[in-house]
This record gives sequence, structure tokens and C-alpha cells, in this order.
Amino acid sequence: MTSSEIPSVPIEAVPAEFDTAAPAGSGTAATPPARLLLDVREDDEWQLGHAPGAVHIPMNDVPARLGELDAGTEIYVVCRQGGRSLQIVRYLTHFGFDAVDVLGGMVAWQGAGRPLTGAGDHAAKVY
Ligand SMILES: O=S(=O)([O-])[S-]
Repeated sequence: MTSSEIPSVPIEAVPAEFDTAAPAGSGTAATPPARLLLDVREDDEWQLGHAPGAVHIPMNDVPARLGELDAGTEIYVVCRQGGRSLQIVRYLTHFGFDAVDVLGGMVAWQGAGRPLTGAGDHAAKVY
């Protein structure tokens, strides 16, 4: 699979439901979500700023945490600018997951004016 064959979407096509935090209890093992925004950046990047409705699994942890993902869920994968997410989409599709790469990553998310949330008392930001 070449990068041109990797399923991908521009930031405008990422569902608005990820602009808000998922309600408590959604996406349990019993009822996996229809769609998921998976942020594969490192912990420090996540804490500085992330999409309110995203789920965080750092890239290197994805293989060990595949059991947290459901094959019936459409998984939008995001990183900083698209390098890591491309690799993870390739990996997930290889294992039968319905994964798409978010072009431009969180830099594009921020540039499009989509909401960010972070940890601590600083303004959330993607660097
Ligand atoms: O997040 S990145 O791999 O595009 S720098």
C-alpha cells in the first residue's frame, strides 16, 4: 500500500462531533462508537492541546492497545502534521480496521479554528 492509496480526509471532512468531549460512558466495549478520532501523538503534545472528542494512544503504544479499538468503528487518525498518522493508518488497515488519515494533523485542526483542550492552566495550543 503506497501513501497515495492510504485512505485520507482533509480536516474539513472530520466530523464535528469530535469538537466536543464524548459523553461519559460512550464507546464502551459493549457499544463501540461509530466513529473515533485517535490522536497518536506523545503525552506532552496531547497535554498541550488536543481535540476535545479525541482518544489518545501514542503511536508506539498502538500495537499493544489494539484491543481498545473496534473493527466496526471508523477511526480517524491524527498526529501533529500527518507523518505518524499515515503509518498508523497503514498499520490499522493491515489488521482490518476502518482507518483514515487526517491530512495536516493537529496543525491543520488548529489552523481551521477547530477547538482545543489541554491539561493545566495554559491556553491549549498545537506547536
Ligand atoms: O506528527 S508528525 O509525524 O507529522 S511531525
